[in-house]
Amino acid sequence: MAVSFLEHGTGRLLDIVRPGMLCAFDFDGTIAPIVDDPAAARVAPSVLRRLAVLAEFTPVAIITGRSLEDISLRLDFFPEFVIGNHGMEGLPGEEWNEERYRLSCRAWLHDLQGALGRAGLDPAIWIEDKIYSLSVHYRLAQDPQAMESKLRRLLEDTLPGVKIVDGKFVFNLLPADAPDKGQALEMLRDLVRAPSALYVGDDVTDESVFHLPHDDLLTLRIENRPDTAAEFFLPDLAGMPQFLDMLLERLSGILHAEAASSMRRHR
Ligand SMILES: O=P(O)(O)OC[C@H]1O[C@H](O[C@H]2O[C@H](CO)[C@@H](O)[C@H](O)[C@H]2O)[C@H](O)[C@@H](O)[C@@H]1O
Repeated sequence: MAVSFLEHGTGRLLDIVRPGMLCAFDFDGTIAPIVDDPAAARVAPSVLRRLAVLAEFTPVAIITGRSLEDISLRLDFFPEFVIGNHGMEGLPGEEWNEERYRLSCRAWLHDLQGALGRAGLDPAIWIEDKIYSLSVHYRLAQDPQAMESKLRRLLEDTLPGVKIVDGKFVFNLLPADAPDKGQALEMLRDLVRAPSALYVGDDVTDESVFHLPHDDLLTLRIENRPDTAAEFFLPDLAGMPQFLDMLLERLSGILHAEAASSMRRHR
């Protein structure tokens, strides 16, 4: 169970911040508010400004369930890494797997379109084709709660062996052996040799990061959930600017102190 970041997490933030740390963020529900139409999602300007500054100080990664093509239209700043499809797309050195994921996903899309057509469930259910994975959205169904179990059964029957990860009124369909966000975060950390890291997310696919050892990784979930493995929670996205300000203040303080001491040494 996570504890409130604002009540109990600030000391931990001060400990974890080190020059060169990796700061990683999920997209929907974390830096962009949830909206009915995924095409309308945008980073809140107050968060965008702070992320842009952060990316000048230290490696920043966005690790999202969206495709790279989609997310690249939505980030108006320059993070060092943008990883799509829950960890499948954009990981340096992992590109050789992408064609295999793409081919499986084409077959799922065909089978699923057929099964959904035959089942005649709510017409508001739609498939987001992300080339390497699919998301089946039911947010706008007449009774989303009732639809959840029916749709889950249909997906399990139609696509046995496919990994189904729940999300916010969405089922994410992924190859069973694809890297998850946790593996993506660890690979990026190794790549930049980050002495520490933090990750902010809001959903079930982010739990693979929250389950990583917490020694030098701070994890924060937007919205408290009793079943989360994150260390801390923020009640909602409105707390992000304050969180980023604390992070920026600490990081810039350490970097300035280091620069000052290096100047003294070289005098
Ligand atoms: O890992 P994320 O970046 O959080 O992506 C997870 C899914 O996010 C999107 O769907 C969710 O956000 C939509 C826009 O706010 C909302 O309408 C939908 O109900 C949510 O499930 C995205 O469309 C999916 O592809 C991502 O897998």
